[in-house]
Amino acid sequence: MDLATKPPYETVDFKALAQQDEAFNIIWQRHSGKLDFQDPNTTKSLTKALLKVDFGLQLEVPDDRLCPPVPNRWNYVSWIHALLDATNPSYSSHYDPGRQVIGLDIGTGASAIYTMLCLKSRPAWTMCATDVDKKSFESAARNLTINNLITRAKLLQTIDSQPLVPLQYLGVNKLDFTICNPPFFADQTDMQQSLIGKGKSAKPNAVCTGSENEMVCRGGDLGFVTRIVEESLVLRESITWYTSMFGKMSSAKSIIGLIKEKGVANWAVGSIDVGGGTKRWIVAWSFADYRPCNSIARIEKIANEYLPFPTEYRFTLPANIDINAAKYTIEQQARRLHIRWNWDSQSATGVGEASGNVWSRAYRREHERRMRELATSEARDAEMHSSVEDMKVALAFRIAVAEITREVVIEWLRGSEQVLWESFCGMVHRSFKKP
Ligand SMILES: C[S@@+](CC[C@H](N)C(=O)[O-])C[C@H]1O[C@@H](n2cnc3c(N)ncnc32)[C@H](O)[C@@H]1O
Repeated sequence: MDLATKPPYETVDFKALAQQDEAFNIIWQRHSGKLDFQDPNTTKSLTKALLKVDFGLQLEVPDDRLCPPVPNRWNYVSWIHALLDATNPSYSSHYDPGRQVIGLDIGTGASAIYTMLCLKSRPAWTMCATDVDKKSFESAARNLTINNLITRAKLLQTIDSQPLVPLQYLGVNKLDFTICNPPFFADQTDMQQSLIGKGKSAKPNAVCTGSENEMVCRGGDLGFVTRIVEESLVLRESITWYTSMFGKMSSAKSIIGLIKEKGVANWAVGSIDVGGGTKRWIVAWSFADYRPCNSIARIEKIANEYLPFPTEYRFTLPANIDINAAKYTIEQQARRLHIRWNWDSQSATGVGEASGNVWSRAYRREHERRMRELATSEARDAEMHSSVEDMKVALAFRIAVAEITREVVIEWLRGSEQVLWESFCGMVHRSFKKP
């Protein structure tokens, strides 16, 4: 399977895995097909087998350091793939193998799991990785070395008083994303209570081999990510997507509340839940204006107030409107507007960029008047072309006409003004409403 587009895990087929990995097979046979996830040897063997069979990676971690479960780590990386693939200047929603991306793994741990999964799955990517713990840092470097990934990674051992996004120390100006699994707990008691399942309906599925300095920090996951938010308010667009995982939904909600309060309007919320295992939350936020699609940014397992504004608007065509007539109407309507517009008749999909509300009556009247003043059609084409060539994009959108469902689907691809986006959708929809 192509790792670049490998989907997230839904479950793990242990039996099939045992057939492909001898060391894991021994454990599988010993437990007669019933794995004991409270046994560190079992979880370690499972992690190593999955990394080897599914990703061609080797792993060595000291016994007193966190041995990460692969499915939830991969599902986070896969969500990052989707987030980046959906937000780019070409407005394509597909993986671009030539796109050079640079990420930062904050607190990479002894496994360097996120750095390894990112580098292995996306050959054009490079990664920076930090950690404060000497033992974990050295182990991370060893894992990258034995997997021949070290030349595409920049490792930095930091101290806690340094920034969590230490661009200056890394010697880079810009990053495409950060990825982070913060220490979840505020203190030892918080950690012990969580490990025995206090306050939850069931005990955690798997044993945790993490040492205290990996699992505990001031303020827990909320404290750690609050620091990243504060740094992001200064670094702003130097990083396109700031992201983090959370162990508690309440922490994810608090961070969303904080970024909203700070005026960040572009964010995304994901969740990770492999085969009914321990649930995790992911929050990403951006000061840039590329908008991810609803399927990435709006998981439906959290109250609406924590979700970003929808980036998709769809409506069904009235029964009396012929589907080809609808395509024609959309194409012609867009062509008359003062926008950059590209229509693919084969897929009945168009992508447009506008500098502002160029569909308002006043703007259109003025635009048409200017066009009339130009004597020839060549002069009009030249004027149209030059004025949209170097415009500042306030809204980018995609419109598709879906034949089978008879729907018009509009996606918000770029722009920071919600009102402009809503106004645009309203304008398109109105052209199909009865007079
Ligand atoms: C929960 S572990 C995650 C390890 C690994 N990323 C994973 O997902 O398995 C948190 C990591 O953050 C590191 N850490 C704690 N404080 C840090 C800081 N101020 N800067 C960078 N890393 C830090 C810890 O040493 C630990 O390795």
